[in-house]
Amino acid sequence: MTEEILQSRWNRVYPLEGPAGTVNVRVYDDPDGAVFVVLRLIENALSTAITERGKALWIGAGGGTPKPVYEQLSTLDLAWDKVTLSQVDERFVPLDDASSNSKMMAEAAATVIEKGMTFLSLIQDISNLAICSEKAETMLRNLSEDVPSFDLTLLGMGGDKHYASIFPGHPINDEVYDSDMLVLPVAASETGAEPKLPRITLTVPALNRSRRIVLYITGQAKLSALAAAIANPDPQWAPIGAFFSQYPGPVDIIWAP
Ligand SMILES: O=C1O[C@H](COP(=O)(O)O)[C@@H](O)[C@H](O)[C@H]1O
Repeated sequence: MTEEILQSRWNRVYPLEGPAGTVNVRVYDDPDGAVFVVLRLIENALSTAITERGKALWIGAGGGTPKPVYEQLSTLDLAWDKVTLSQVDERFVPLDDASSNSKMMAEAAATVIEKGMTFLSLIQDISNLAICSEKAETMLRNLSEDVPSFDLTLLGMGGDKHYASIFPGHPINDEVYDSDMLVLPVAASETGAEPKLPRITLTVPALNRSRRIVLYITGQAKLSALAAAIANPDPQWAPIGAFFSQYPGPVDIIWAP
């Protein structure tokens, strides 16, 4: 089924080689074709979860790239009242701040939220970063009797090879791969580099609890950055490469110019 979806628009496979093996990137003609395929993958993962478990839980990236995906969720025929969407990461800013991923996601997905989808921001407290992270941890753990698993994670990547809020050269890399937590606070960089704002991020063990991951990126610069990251998956230099070299599940990487 997934292979049929991936073939549903003209595409070719662009293999990226690294020490952990080959990672295939699905190349689409334009962002419209790529978004179409990302939406089909979301539909497939969420409808399978609803059929098998009666509900679907997914988490999504912020930033600009996935916005058209969230905006077009309303084209999918899903039991939205059985779907919960939360976040891969967030800037520690109020929910109405222009840089808030929650604001972008809630506004872009407003139609399916009206149809019953629950959207859970990681911003559960704006007084203190550590308290916010702890409350987000509790919120996610309360979604399940056991530790929650995510039916789908829609991941993004920055041109600097960061994913979620796991940035190159940041001290978070020392703890985020081997943490008992689902969520960790991320301090703003002290050097003027990204992240300029404090953030919260899901940890690698949390992201590894994704049944399926879709990475959607656009632009030649990000494709080159991803190729370099897969070839040299040093966590401090190329966080996304380090993540993929240890993630045990299926990943669909979708790229358009
Ligand atoms: O800061 C962030 O950036 C990445 C990439 O964003 P984009 O605008 O280049 O698509 C995103 O995946 C992450 O969730 C966000 O917090």
